[in-house]
Amino acid sequence: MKQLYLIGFMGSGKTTVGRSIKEQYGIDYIDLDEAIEGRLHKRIVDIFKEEGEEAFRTYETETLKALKTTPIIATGGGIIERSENISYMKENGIIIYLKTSFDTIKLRLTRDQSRPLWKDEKQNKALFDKRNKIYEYSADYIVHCDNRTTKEIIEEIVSLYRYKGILDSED
Ligand SMILES: Nc1ncnc2c1ncn2[C@@H]1O[C@H](COP(=O)(O)OP(=O)(O)OP(=O)(O)O)[C@@H](O)[C@H]1O
Ligand SMILES: O=C(O)C1=C[C@@H](O)[C@@H](O)[C@H](O)C1
Ligand SMILES: [Mg+2]
Repeated sequence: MKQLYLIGFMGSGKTTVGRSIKEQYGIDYIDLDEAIEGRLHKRIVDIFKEEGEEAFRTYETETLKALKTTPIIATGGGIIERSENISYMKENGIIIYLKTSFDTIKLRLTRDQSRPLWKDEKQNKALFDKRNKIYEYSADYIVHCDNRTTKEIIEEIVSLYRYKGILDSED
């Protein structure tokens, strides 16, 4: 069975979309950030604070590889920071990029304290521009998310899922 990986910048809606697909269609989903927090019994902000980003990235790769059976995985925004994660997701499933503009992300994450890499405007924009290219190169499909409701977005993903028979395929 192939898995479906949702990728995209912080605030693009990966968690929201994964959770809604599960609620609306009963397709199982797991959030990688939540899985890491559950495994370590520690919040992501605290992992960054106490152990640093590199340690977090190692936990992220290990946890990604441990999730072998869940059909839909909402990844963290930085999953593409390690090329081995991209290769792994490509081998094991289909990658969907939830493409959302910087302006939309900014509106959503104003005053957000839970994302250690969401910092000042200049750093946020530089990180967004760098990663946007990597998300695009890595994705099998791009779903445009600006000015669209979660319902519209999940309908597109689920019809793709059904049309392609993605998750039933053995190859
Ligand atoms: N289509 C949408 N329209 C409006 N708001 C949305 C939409 N999708 C997500 N949001 C809002 O944007 C915020 C960030 O969404 P979410 O936490 O799902 O992002 P994420 O991609 O999982 O981020 P991260 O990479 O940091 O985990 C939330 O407040 C959520 O309610
Ligand atoms: O964009 C990132 O690098 C991150 C996004 C979040 O999902 C978390 O995985 C963490 O805050 C790092
Ligand atoms: Mg998330």
